[in-house]
Amino acid sequence: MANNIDLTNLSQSVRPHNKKPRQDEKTLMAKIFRPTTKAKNKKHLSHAKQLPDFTAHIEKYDHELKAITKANDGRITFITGAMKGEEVKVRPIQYTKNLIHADTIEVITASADRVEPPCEHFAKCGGCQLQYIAPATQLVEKQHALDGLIKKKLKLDTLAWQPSITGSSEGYRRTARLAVWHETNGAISIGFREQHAKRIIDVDHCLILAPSLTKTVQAFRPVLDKLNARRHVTHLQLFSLAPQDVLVIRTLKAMTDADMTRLSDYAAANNVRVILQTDKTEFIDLVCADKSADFLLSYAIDDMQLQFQPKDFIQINDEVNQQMVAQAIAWLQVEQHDTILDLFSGVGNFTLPLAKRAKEVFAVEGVSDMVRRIKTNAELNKLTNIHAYQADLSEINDRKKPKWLKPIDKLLLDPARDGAMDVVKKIPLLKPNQILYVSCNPATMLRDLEILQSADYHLTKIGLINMFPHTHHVEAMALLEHKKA
Ligand SMILES: C[S@@+](CC[C@H](N)C(=O)[O-])C[C@H]1O[C@@H](n2cnc3c(N)ncnc32)[C@H](O)[C@@H]1O
Repeated sequence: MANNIDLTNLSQSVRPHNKKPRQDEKTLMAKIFRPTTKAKNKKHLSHAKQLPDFTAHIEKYDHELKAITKANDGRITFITGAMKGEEVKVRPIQYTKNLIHADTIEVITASADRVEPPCEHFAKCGGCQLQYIAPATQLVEKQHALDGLIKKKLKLDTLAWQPSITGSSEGYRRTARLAVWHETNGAISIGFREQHAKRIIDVDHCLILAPSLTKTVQAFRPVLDKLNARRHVTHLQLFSLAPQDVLVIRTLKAMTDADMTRLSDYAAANNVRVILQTDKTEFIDLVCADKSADFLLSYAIDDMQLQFQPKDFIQINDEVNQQMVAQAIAWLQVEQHDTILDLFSGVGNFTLPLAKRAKEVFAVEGVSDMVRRIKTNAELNKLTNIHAYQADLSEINDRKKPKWLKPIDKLLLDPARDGAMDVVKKIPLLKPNQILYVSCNPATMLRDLEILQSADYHLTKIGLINMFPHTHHVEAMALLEHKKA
């Protein structure tokens, strides 16, 4: 998610304590998790202190529901906090020669659709910035904006929009990483980054966090206060899982024996599994003293259990993920004779459900630990038709052809924000009849769909996946079929 509840960090390059990364893999992981284009662009944006505030009338949104208007000098301006039809006073925050990013500082004429933000931290927290728009309207407007973009880019008159996948708009995060901020007076704030600032604001109750995780953190606050190593705790990573919540404590210094006792007491009293992360590569599980243990956690999908480690990528919104996987299988109409390629497969979120119904599934993932996890997950769930490979999908070398780069029946791809340009250029080698593209960034999806369209694939279904209500984040699923299929 491109805000302060920083999901990308869940996939940091952290390994079990007993494994050193190979040099080539280190390079790959750095590449996979390099800063997004958004972060890079920031370099070119000047701080706009010298630009005066101005009044704007909002006519439309971009696909992330940032309001769009033109400044007096003609520059396109993207505004947070404003709604279509409103008259607002805005303050430029950053600008380039052609565009301005601004915040709403006053709503002069409010839209009839504006609602009271449900979270008490809304005004300060950089987390969910669309709370002033009702959840159903957020979804309608995101679809409307994306519809316009796709039609323009692919030169299409109509799109086959399917019902959006959606779930609860509150308490939907089963995992989050909270920062721990130490004030000079010794006070501790646990929460998320403030808007446009480095400071962490204390969030006692987070609207979008699974309710059990809020309780887990609330019960941990007095314990943290008493730890000898309290000043060295920098982050808390939370997972709401069966049979119990998991709290990963990132600490820069080892805990004393007294601290370990306090943590064990907290874990027992609150039914929380506590894992200490003492440096980037070392975890200590309070439940299991065996240092060589694999720190495995698990979640259920399609009546199977999928194991993962705290550092691995998993989908944040369980309710939406269940529906997303089911829809992928339905749209691809998976049959027993199908050979399917699942690219950017993570720990096997789509791979295993596909393998349950298909002849063979080839899964490709960049992080070798996660590839290992797919193999174990296949074994645990008694699936013998999965072949998992490690590869950097941003640089496919088809001269030294990888085993998985061969004709298949169906292709599923679920890339990170950078999209899958190199993969879609290799489509002539894969020749799938159907392609299911799951996207977390409409900009790169559009670029990739255009390449696929020129390779004779046409868009037959499109739908939004409401993975992160109240945020600017947009996810979508697109089905493409080959014209000859
Ligand atoms: C959006 S996640 C999807 C994971 C999985 N499909 C799921 O549903 O949980 C994208 C995955 O792509 C992997 N990835 C990112 N960049 C990659 C690259 N250049 N090559 C291979 N895998 C990459 C990440 O490690 C991550 O597991």
